[in-house]
Amino acid sequence: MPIPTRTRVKFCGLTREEDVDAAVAAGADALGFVLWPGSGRAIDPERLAELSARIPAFVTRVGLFVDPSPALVDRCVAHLDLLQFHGDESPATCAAAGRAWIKALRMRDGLDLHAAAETYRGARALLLDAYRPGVPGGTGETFDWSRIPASLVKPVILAGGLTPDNVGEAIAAVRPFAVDVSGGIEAAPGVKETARMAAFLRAVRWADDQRSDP
Ligand SMILES: O=C(O)c1ccccc1NCC(=O)[C@H](O)[C@H](O)COP(=O)(O)O
Repeated sequence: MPIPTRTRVKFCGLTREEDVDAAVAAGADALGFVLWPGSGRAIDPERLAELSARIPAFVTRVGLFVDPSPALVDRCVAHLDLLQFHGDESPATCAAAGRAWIKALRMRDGLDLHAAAETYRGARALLLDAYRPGVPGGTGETFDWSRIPASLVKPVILAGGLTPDNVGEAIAAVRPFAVDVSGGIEAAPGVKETARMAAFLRAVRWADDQRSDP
């Protein structure tokens, strides 16, 4: 797919009204809500409805799931534009709700991204994240970005340990479609910092300005 000239930005793990408002005002393209109860950033479907209602058109509302029950997805889907799956979901499970979806892949040894892109060909993008055994996401850890092939057929959302300080280097190295950050813009799990969100977006825009893609 064509390389974008503007890297899209998703802020993930929002739990508070003020952070949603600040993220929208700062210019985030997408906001993520963790619907896996095991997370320190988890919210329930009722809270999702409240936060989602504040988000204007053209900002994508993303729900994060880890091997969810169909009932949980059913309760959330009306408040979401995009579903993000972090567990062992099959492509059929990801597609079952009838919403656009993306698949998160943790970069464990031996993962074949070309094969995964084929398996999850119904995904709108692949989100690539660090691998830590037993933790489905939001680790705050980076991985070796050189493992991402340039020729992958799916758009890449780069995640894992991104911060205002390293996201420019990450964009230069990977040239992803989008970047995704949670811990790198937080004061504590689920509590975002407006200044760090703004700094992250500035760093992305600066990196985009340095690009010399044909
Ligand atoms: O954030 C969580 O607690 C979480 C739990 C279960 C699945 C996914 C989760 N988060 C995903 C993300 O926030 C991001 O997509 C990604 O993992 C980046 O997180 P971070 O390294 O903290 O920037």
